[in-house]
Amino acid sequence: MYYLKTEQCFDAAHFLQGYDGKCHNLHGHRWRVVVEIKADTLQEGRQCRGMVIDFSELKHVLKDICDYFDHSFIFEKNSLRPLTLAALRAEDFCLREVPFRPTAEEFSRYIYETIQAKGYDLSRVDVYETPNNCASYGG
Ligand SMILES: Nc1nc2c(c(=O)[nH]1)N=C([C@H](O)[C@H](O)COP(=O)(O)OP(=O)(O)OP(=O)(O)O)CN2
Ligand SMILES: [Zn+2]
Repeated sequence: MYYLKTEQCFDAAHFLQGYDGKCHNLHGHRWRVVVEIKADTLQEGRQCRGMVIDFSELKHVLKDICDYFDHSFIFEKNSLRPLTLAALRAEDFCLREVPFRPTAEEFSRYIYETIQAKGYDLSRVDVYETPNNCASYGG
């Protein structure tokens, strides 16, 4: 089996609703995302001969996802009061609503499923919230 890895980072703010501790507060991270795909054969042909896929292609798939969240405020659906949300929107901040609690675990599954839906055979996605804390999702 062959394995290919690529990584990207994004900076964003979030908070964990209902969390009893400092992560209840609005705070930021530099999220580091490592994606690994697998294949049991390599491509034939000309451009991609001897490759699982071109690193450049995989890089762009992940970069598109990370760019969407970069320099945004990521919040869980229904976790902000309507007035708060309206005020943030009025400031024209980059807001990204997600249908899950924005933990490293949920992001690893979300990114896995988003890339899988594009037809890639993933083995795992690692999401680092800090250099020391990482959550992974695997098939
Ligand atoms: N299993 C998980 N636990 C926690 C998550 C998570 O996504 N999955 N997230 C958080 C908070 O987002 C928090 O920001 C994480 O950082 P923190 O606990 O502050 O970790 P540090 O290593 O930076 O701790 P320091 O004490 O500040 O050094 C909480 N838990
Ligand atoms: Zn956090």
